[in-house]
Amino acid sequence: MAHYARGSAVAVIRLCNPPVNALSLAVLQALEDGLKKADADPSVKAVMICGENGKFSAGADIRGFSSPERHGGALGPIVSLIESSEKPVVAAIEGVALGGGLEVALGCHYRIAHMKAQMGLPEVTIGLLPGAEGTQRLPRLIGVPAALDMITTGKHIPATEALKLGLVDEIVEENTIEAAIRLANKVIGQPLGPRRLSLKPIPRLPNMEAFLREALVRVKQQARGWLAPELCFQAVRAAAERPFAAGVRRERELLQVLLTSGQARALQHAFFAERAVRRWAAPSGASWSSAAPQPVRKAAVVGLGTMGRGIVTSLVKANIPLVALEQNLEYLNKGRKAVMLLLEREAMKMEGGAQTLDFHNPARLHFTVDFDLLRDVDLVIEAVFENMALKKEIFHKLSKICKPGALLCTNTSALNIDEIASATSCPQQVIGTHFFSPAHVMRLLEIIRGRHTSPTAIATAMQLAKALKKVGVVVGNCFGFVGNRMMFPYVQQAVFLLEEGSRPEAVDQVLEDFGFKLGPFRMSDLAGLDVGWRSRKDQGLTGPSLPSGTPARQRHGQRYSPLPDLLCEQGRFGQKTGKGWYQYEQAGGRTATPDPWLHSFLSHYRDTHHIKTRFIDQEEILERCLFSLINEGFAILAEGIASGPEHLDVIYINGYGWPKHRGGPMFYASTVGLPRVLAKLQKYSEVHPDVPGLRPSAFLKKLVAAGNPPIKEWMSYLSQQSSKL
Ligand SMILES: CCCCCCCC/C=C\C=C\CC(=O)SCCNC(=O)CCNC(=O)[C@H](O)C(C)(C)COP(=O)(O)OP(=O)(O)OC[C@H]1O[C@@H](n2cnc3c(N)ncnc32)[C@H](O)[C@@H]1OP(=O)(O)O
Repeated sequence: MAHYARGSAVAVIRLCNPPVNALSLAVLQALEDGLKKADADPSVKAVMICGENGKFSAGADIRGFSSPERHGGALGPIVSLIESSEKPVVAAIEGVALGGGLEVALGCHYRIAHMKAQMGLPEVTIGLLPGAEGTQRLPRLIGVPAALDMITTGKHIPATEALKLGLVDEIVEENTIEAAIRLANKVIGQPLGPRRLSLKPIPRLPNMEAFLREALVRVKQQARGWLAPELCFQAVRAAAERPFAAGVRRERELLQVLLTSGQARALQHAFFAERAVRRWAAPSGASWSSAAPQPVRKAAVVGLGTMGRGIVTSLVKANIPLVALEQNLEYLNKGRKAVMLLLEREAMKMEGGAQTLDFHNPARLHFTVDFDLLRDVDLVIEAVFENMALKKEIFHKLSKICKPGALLCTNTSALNIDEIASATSCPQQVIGTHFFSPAHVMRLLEIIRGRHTSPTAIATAMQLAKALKKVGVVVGNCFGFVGNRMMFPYVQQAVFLLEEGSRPEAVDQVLEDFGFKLGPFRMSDLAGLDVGWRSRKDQGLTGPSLPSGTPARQRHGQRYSPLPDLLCEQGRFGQKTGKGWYQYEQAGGRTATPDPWLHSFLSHYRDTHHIKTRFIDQEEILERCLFSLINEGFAILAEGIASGPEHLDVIYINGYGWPKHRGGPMFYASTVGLPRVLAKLQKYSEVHPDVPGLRPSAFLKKLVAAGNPPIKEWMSYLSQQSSKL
C-alpha cells in the first residue's frame, strides 16, 4: 500500500499498489500514517515520497469512484498535511505522476523527476476535475495559462516540458530516488514557507480578465456538451480570483457537480472499455496468453487511393518499412505525390519532438508497380476499391507471391472476409482490417476475423493496431461488421424522417446537440453520397439491375427510401460536387448551408408519393435514430459478432464520432434504461411495421424480461455457442 522506511535522516514513503500505484483508500491511509510517523520521529529530518516499480502514481483508483463506499475529496487533506509538514518533503517522480498522484507531488516542497517521466492532471478525461486542491496549487506554481491548458485538456507532459514550466525543480537521467534523497538531505533546515504552494500568490497576467474570457470561449467550443472542461476552467478561474481557501471550497463544489453528472461514469466506462477490448479471445479459447503475434519487419500496402494513402502514412509514422504498390505508373505517381504531402505535414507536426519521420529513404518506403517486390513482406494491407471481384483477384495473386506465413489483410468496410479468403490457399492468414478515414488520424481499427482466420493472425493484427497507436477491436464477419452495420438503421431512420416531414438541418441539429461531431446528413455529404449509391447498385437495390415494376419505396417487402439515389442521379454527391443534402460555396467547399432547392424537392417528393407532411419533434428524431442503432447493437451481441457491449462502445467513440461523455451507444442505452428503449422501439415499430430496424431485438427483450440487469451482466444472458469471433 505505502511502505515506510527510515534511512539516516530521510524517511522514505513508497506508494505501492500495482500496476500503476493507484491511490486507493488503503494507499491514502498508509500515506497519511507514514507522514504522521515521520513527523513524530525526531531523528527524521526530511521525507521522500516515491512509487513502487518506477511509477510514482497514476492517481486515484478509478474503479473506486463507482464503488458505494467512495470518499470524494479524501486526498485534499492529505496533500495539505504534506505541505504543512515542518520537515521538507521531496517527491521523486518516475514513470507517471497523474491526477491525484501529481496532486500529492504538488503538496511536496520539492519535486524531482526522471527525464522519461510523464505528468498530468487527466481528471477531465474521466469527467472530473483535480479535486485534491490541484486546481488551486498548479496555477500558483506554473501560472494560469499553462495550468489551464493542462487541466482543461488533461494532457500528459514529458519531464523536460515540466522542467521548463517550473512544475519540477530538477530532472535526472539516472537514479531519481538517490537524487531525491540527496536533495532532501541538502534542504534540511531551509525555510519551507516559500515552498508551500498554497501560500504563493498567483503569477499575474497584465490582461488576466481578457485572457480568461477568451479561454472560456475556446474551452466551450471544444467541449460540445462535455461538462468537465468548463468546470475545470471555473475551478482555475477561482484560483485566479480568490484566496486559496475560497478557491478550494469552489473546487469542491464543482467536483460534486461532476461526480453526480453521469458524464463521469460514462467517461470511466469508456476508459475501462478501451482496456477491455485489448483482451480479445476466440471461441477456441485462444487469446494473448496462447497466441503470440508475428513480428512485422516489413509491410506492404496495395492501392494508393484515399484509404491506402492514409494507411501508408500510418505505417511510416509507426516506423515500419514498407512497399506501396499501385496497378500502373499513373496511379502510382498520383498516390506517391499525395502520400508525400501527407507525410510532409505529419513531419511538420512532429518537428521539435523526439521522433522524426524517415520517408525519403527507399529502404523504408518504396513505391512500385511490381507485385514481385511483395515476396519478402510480413504483412500486406490491401486497400483497393470496394469490389469483391477485384479484391479476390488481388488476394489470389498475394497468396501465390507472398512468403508462407505472411499476414494478408483486407481494408474493407463491409465485404465478406471468408469470400475474399477463399481466393487464397491460406485462409488462416487472411483477416479484415477496417481503417477509418482519414486512416492516419482516426484511432479505430476494426479487426475482422474470418471463419478460418488463425489466432496468430488476430494477435498480429492487434499488435499492429498498437504499433499504429490505434484501438484494435476484434469483431466477427457479417455485412458491415459492427460499426457500419449499426450505422445502416441510423442513417435509414434519418432519411425516413425527411420523407415524413423533417429537414436535413433539423435532424443534424438534434444529433449534433446530442454530441455527435456531425449529424448524419453533414456526415453523408462529407463522405460522398456516391459511395452508398455504388453499394446499393451492387446489391441490386437501385440502378439498372432493379427489376422493372419494383415499387419506388419498397424493397424485398420492406420500406426503402430512394431519396439518396435520386440526389445522386442529379449529380449531388455532397461536398465534392458542391451540392448534396446541403449546398456548399463551391465544389469541394466545406460550409454547409440549408438548400431551398432540396426543401422544394422534398415537398414535391412527398406530393408524388402521397406522404402527408407532419411536424416531427426532437425527441422522435433522437429516439428513432439512436434506438434503431442500439437495437442493431443488441442483435450483433446476440449473434456473437462482438464479445461485449464495451466493444460496440469503443467502436462508436473512436470511429463514428459518438460523444465520449455519453459512454458509447450501449452504455447510453443502459443509462436510458432498457425498458424505455424497448417501449419506444415497440411504439415506433407499430407505426412503421415495414421497418425491421425498429423491431426490437430478441436479446433486448430478454434483458428487459430479466429485470434490466447492469451492462456488465448482459453477456451472461447469452449462450457461449453464439460467438462468431
Ligand atoms: C473507494 C476508493 C476511492 C479512491 C480514493 C480516491 C481519493 C480521491 C482523491 C483524489 C482524486 C483524484 C482524481 C484522480 O486521480 S482521477 C485518476 C486520474 N488518472 C488517470 O486518469 C490515469 C489513468 N491511467 C492512464 O492514463 C494509463 O493507464 C497510464 C497510467 C498512463 C498507463 O498506461 P498504459 O501503460 O498504457 O497501461 P494501461 O492503461 O493498460 O493501464 C494498466 C492497468 O492499470 C489500470 N489503471 C491505470 N490507471 C488506473 C487508475 N487511475 N485507477 C485504476 N486502474 C488504473 C488499467 O485499467 C490497466 O488495468 P486493466 O488492464 O486491468 O484494465
